[in-house]
Amino acid sequence: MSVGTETEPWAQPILSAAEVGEFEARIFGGDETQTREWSASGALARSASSAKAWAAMQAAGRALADAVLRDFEGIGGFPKNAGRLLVLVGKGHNGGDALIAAEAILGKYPSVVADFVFVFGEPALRPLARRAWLSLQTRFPERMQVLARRGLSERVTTHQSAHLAVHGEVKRGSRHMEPKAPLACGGEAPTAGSEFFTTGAPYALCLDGVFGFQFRPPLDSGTASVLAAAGALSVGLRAAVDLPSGLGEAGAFRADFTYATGVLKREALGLRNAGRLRYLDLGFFKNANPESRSAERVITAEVLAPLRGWRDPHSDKRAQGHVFVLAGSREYPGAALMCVLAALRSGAGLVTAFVPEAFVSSFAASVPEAIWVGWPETPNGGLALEGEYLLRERLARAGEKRALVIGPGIGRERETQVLVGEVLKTYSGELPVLLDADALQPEFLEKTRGPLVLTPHAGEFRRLSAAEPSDASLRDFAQRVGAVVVLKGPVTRVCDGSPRRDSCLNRGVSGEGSGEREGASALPVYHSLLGGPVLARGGTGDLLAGMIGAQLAREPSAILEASCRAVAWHGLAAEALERAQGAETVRTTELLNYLSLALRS
Ligand SMILES: NC(=O)C1=CN([C@@H]2O[C@H](COP(=O)(O)OP(=O)(O)OC[C@H]3O[C@@H](n4cnc5c(N)ncnc54)[C@H](OP(=O)(O)O)[C@@H]3O)[C@@H](O)[C@H]2O)[C@@H](O)CC1
Ligand SMILES: Nc1ncnc2c1ncn2[C@@H]1O[C@H](COP(=O)(O)OP(=O)(O)O)[C@@H](O)[C@H]1O
Repeated sequence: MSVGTETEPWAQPILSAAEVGEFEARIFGGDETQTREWSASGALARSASSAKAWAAMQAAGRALADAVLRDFEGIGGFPKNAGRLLVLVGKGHNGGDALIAAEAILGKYPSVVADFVFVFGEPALRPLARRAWLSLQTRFPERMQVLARRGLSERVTTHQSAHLAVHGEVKRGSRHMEPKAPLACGGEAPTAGSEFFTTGAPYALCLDGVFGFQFRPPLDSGTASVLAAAGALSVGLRAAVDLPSGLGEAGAFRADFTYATGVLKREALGLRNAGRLRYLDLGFFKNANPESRSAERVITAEVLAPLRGWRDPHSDKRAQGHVFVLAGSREYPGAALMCVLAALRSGAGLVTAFVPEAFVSSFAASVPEAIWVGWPETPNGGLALEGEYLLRERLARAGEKRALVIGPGIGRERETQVLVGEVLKTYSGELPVLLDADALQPEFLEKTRGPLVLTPHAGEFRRLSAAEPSDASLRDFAQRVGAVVVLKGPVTRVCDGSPRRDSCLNRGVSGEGSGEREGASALPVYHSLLGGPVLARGGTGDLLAGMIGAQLAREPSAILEASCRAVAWHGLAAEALERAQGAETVRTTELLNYLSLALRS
């Protein structure tokens, strides 16, 4: 199988564990051979494939350490003066990644110490993991301790560079364990994982490197007991390397974050015990041949590239996109304001906002950059039918680069809903239209003709599609309505079912893309892992609607990419906000202050 992203450098394939195995064998030249290349003297034969795999493991481990340390900023930073790491190590590359990450953290912070648990015993380490372990032992012997199951015989090696040191009550140093019985690996399983751990100071970080994508169910009870015991300890951040060990099996590792190394594995999506997913792009797909494509893709920060350069020196404000917003009601005035603010802060040249007339003067006073147009109100303070002429007048004067956002805060009043239907009947097809919030009603879907973006959260998706959110139902629905659908959630998924989409971007795994319209099953679903629970507060969807509106206005002919760009930018800004201020004490609109940082990092 060949995977690639030549025409979409901003999206990488999501593969199953089995597909990753195949892919890895191709790019690293068959890793299993390395096992045989490990000579009795412990020297690793320097084949080209092992050098590549070692380089990839180094890259993965370091990227993992960087990502973990960055995530710590959300809770005030890594405790670099007194941090303790707990590293759970299997026998394969997953353990190797964890060991290299531990080495990077120990190398950065001289006061940090680390405890290691070799779930299958240290002798079971495969060549590259062993190489990573030797490197650690050589560099930081006095800050490491191997935790042995109580009752196992243990022998401290006289590793030439190992000096034993005493940290408080704990003896640290390079030890070599000789388990009497196999640890959690067939044969006699350890009776309880808790035998490894004594209660002590909390761990800042636990790195789970027991199993990665080569995990084969079931999870044996010995390993499960070690994972459970580690799970019962006090730990600041639980990080699964690549995949949580044991995947979704009973007793599997429960992560706060899972860091996918190089390839996002399909198995991680939807696993509750994976916590927040992070994709560490190690450049594996850079030169891959795009003869076929995965139907699931992960959006990367590359999607922001067009916003990172210089603006066209000859452009005027209309060339930067004109966003029209129909939003707000007496019940939800703030939603309109947030949507408009977001459109203004995400590059739009002009924003014209139609809001209930009662709010125009106060909104104009607080956000003078927008063109505020007072819309006649219903007796309840909603947008009245009679205001439609205002939209006609203003749209007639606008340039080509424009988009219309309808929905934030409009409420469900009948007259306003009729108005939305009329607006769609008249203007859909003339410019890209985004429907959000209470404008997401099944009855409107038949009234649209032209480029359309829908931004439902899970509940709105159910209302619109009468289906539970999933990749399959998203594809079906997007194709049925002929729209770009942005299904919002902890992982936001985007699917383009519009008939005008570029067919060469939509080949399925089979690589049979032909330029004709294909079945929904072949439509790619783009996943954004960016953001996080700091976004779980009122108004973040209104901001996203404004941001997508601005991107649509600037690129009315590339509505999929415009939507993915805004989703990623919104998520990256949220992450920057969380790193700077944490997730609890922020206001929704503060996210806008981090849009710039998100572009520059
Ligand atoms: N190419 C990439 O994308 C890159 C990948 N990288 C990293 O490598 C990781 C994959 O490493 P890996 O191939 O060494 O396998 P891993 O998952 O560590 O398993 C180790 C061994 O465990 C065993 N085992 C399995 N199930 C079991 C069970 N139920 N109970 C007991 N034992 C079980 C089985 O051994 P066996 O039993 O067959 O001898 C298996 O071979 C990947 O997730 C990522 O972290 C990065 O370095 C960057 C580049
Ligand atoms: N736990 C979470 N992790 C990541 N993103 C989240 C999480 N919860 C909410 N979001 C994001 O926050 C936004 C919420 O949108 P929405 O529910 O429409 O909010 P509102 O209606 O209050 O504006 C979406 O972009 C969604 O993806």
